[in-house]
This record gives sequence, structure tokens and C-alpha cells, in this order.
Amino acid sequence: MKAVHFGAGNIGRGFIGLLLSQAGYEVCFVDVNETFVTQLQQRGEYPVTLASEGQETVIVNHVTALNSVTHANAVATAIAEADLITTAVGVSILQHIAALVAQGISKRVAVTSAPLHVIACENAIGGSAQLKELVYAQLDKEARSKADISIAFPNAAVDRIVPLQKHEDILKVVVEPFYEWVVDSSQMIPGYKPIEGVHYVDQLDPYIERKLFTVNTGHCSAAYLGYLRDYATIQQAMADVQLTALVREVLDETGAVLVNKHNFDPAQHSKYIDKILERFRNPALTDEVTRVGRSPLRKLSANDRLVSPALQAHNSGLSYSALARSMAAALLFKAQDDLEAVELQASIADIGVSATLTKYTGIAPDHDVHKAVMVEYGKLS
Ligand SMILES: NC(=O)C1=CN([C@@H]2O[C@H](COP(=O)(O)OP(=O)(O)OC[C@H]3O[C@@H](n4cnc5c(N)ncnc54)[C@H](O)[C@@H]3O)[C@@H](O)[C@H]2O)C=CC1
Ligand SMILES: O=P(O)(O)OC[C@H]1O[C@](O)(CO)[C@@H](O)[C@@H]1O
Repeated sequence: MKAVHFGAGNIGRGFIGLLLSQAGYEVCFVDVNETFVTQLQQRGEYPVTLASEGQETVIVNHVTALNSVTHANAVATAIAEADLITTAVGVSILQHIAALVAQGISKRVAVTSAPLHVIACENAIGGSAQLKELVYAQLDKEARSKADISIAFPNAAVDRIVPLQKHEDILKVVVEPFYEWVVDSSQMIPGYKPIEGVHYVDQLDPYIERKLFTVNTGHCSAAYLGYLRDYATIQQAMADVQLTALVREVLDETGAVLVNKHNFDPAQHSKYIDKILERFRNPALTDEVTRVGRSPLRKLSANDRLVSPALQAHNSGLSYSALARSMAAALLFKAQDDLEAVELQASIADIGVSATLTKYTGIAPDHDVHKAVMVEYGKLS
């Protein structure tokens, strides 16, 4: 079985590539990073080490790579011949790979109607659906109707903490032991062969919302609040009892939304939160607050981990003040190497906090959530 995976970065190598290789796939990574591409081509394998007491290392083999710019035709051919396409490039990069995916799909449907699944493994609700829309916009009518029959884009939720990697071996990845890859089986082509290690569910919404509004809401809250307290890493931030209590407050708010909406058992959900907080603390990881807080504009967007649960809480008459505090802290994130943080701060300097908040979250100035964020912003700054 052959898989083409876009993004040979942390999640690509440390999670999706590892799982696919273990499940018996030959994995062809596609990336713009020429060093990754050359190294993967030359070595055909790389090590993944678990951030646990035992520090076990697994060698991921049967892998190769192509450059999405200089090997574009070969990528299209690989897509035409693959059994599976996956991505972990960042949701905002999907628009840049869509043309190449479309080129591969056009080539494929011209010669075969063999089924193909395209799964975006990004931190976003409806990631594969977003990719499908971008790809379909580049297919002609005939390719589109053929793709309708043989190609599916099931949405997915992916969870594994993989920090920035700083090793002598550029391909090595250290990952937390925990992982969860959930795929919407209702969007798959009937008769599909399950990938070992993937959890298939017929309703993804509860899983993706639970993951995004707990792991990601909690993690970015720790990052933004930690940044304001001058902590360099999430582990340092989570050693601050007061800060951890603030993160817990946020997760109690998103927890109330999730329990209310998806009928989760409150006691079980509380245990899920405890486990997530424990994962953030993992002493075998060093995870910089600037990585976890990266791309604040994406994290402040309407469908993402802060605004969506806050608006849902507001609509259900639940508390959202801790979420408002995290949003305010996000507005104060000034990491200089982060292009979105730079844009955010430039906007605040240019049009002010209130207009910036509306511009990036879509929340009108007279909305209760907007007012709550402004109050918290005043307190934090
Ligand atoms: N790192 C983590 O702990 C987790 C990350 N995610 C999600 O996984 C996705 C990837 O995140 P990371 O692996 O951390 O990022 P990363 O930055 O380590 O990897 C992204 C890779 O995509 C490549 N890329 C960029 N533009 C490209 C293009 N046009 N064509 C092909 N490759 C391209 C980059 O060169 C890089 O190797 C994101 O959506 C993130 O939200 C999800 C769960 C956990
Ligand atoms: O690009 P994003 O959304 O910050 O993704 C990374 C996040 O996803 C997670 O891996 C959780 O699965 C966290 O490590 C991190 O907060």
C-alpha cells in the first residue's frame, strides 16, 4: 500500500508517517524543505523517540520523499498511484498544496476509478472538507464527477504533542507517547480497509470538538498566559500553580459547553481534562510557549479553539469569562518571529484593540463576549 503524505514536519514524521509505516504503508513525504526531502530520500528511514521514562526509539522505514515545488510532476504521479493521501502542513497551507493534489487527482481519475481517501490531519474543524473545496475548485467538470465517485475527503481529529525538534539528526522526532487519530467513517468510501491505529467513528463532531476545545484551548491558554508571565516553556508555565488553576478554569468552561452539547458524562470529562493537563506537564518534553501559541490569528478565528467555545457558552447561557481572559492574553502575544503575532500587534497599534478583536474574531463590539474580552485585556495589560 502506498501513501503520499504532505508535510514532513513534526506531526508528519512523528505521528502520521510513523503510524502509516507501522500499518504497512510505503510513505512518500512531500515537503518544501529540501533538507528533509534529500535526507528522507537518501536514508529511507528515520527515528522516532517516545518522551517517556524508557525513551524507546522506533525506526520508521519504507519512506521516501519528494519536493512539492521541484518534483511536482512526480508528486502528481505518486498521487495517481497511491492508496491514501494525508496532510499535516498547517490548515492555512492547504490552499498552497491544493493545485498539486488536484493535478494528481486529475491524472488518477483519467486512468482509474480505484478508491482514494484524502485526509487532512490538521488542527481544524472540517480540515479535509476545506481541502476538498480548494482541490475541487481546480478540477474540471469531468474530473470532478469522476472524483465524486472514487475519491473521499473524510474529516479527522489528530492529537499528539510534538514540540519543536532540535537534534543533531535532523530527521529525528521526539513525541509524547499518547496519540489519537479519529476519522469520520461516514465520509469514507464503503468497503475501505481500516488503517491500524486509527479510530473510525460515524460522528466526528463530538471528538473533534472535545479535542480542539480541551487539548488545544488548554494548551494555547497555558502558552498565552505563560508568555505574559515570562515563562519560556509550557512545562515551566504548568509548574505555576496559579497559572494551572487559570487553565483549569478555561477547561471547565469548555467542558460545560461540551457536556451540554454532546451529553458527555461530566465525571468522565473531568478525568479527560486531568489527563490533558498531565500531558502538558510531561517532564520529558520541552515545549516552547511560542510554539504552542503560534499563529494567534488562526487561534482567534471564529471556528477555532477560543472564539467558538466562548460563543457557544454565551449562546447556552454558560460562563465564558476564563475563555475571554485567554482571548485577551492571545491579543497580548508579541512573539517577534511569529508573522501572525506581528500582524496582530501592528493591527492593534493601527486600529486599536477593540477593532482588531472584531477584525480577526468577527465578534461585534456590542457583543457580550467582545465586552468581556476587553475587560480582561484591561486587567492583563
Ligand atoms: N505539533 C503538534 O503537536 C501538532 C500539530 N498538529 C497540526 O499538524 C499540522 C502540522 O503541524 P506541525 O507538524 O507541528 O508543523 P511543522 O511546521 O513541523 O510541519 C509542517 C511541514 O509542512 C511543510 N510545508 C509547508 N508548506 C508546504 C507545502 N506547500 N508543501 C509541502 N509541505 C509544506 C513544512 O516545510 C513542514 O515540514 C498543523 O495543522 C498542526 O496544527 C496537530 C496535532 C499536534
Ligand atoms: O498548530 P497548532 O494548532 O498550534 O498545533 C499544535 C497543537 O496541537 C497539539 O499537538 C495538540 O494535539 C498541541 O501540541 C499544540 O498545542
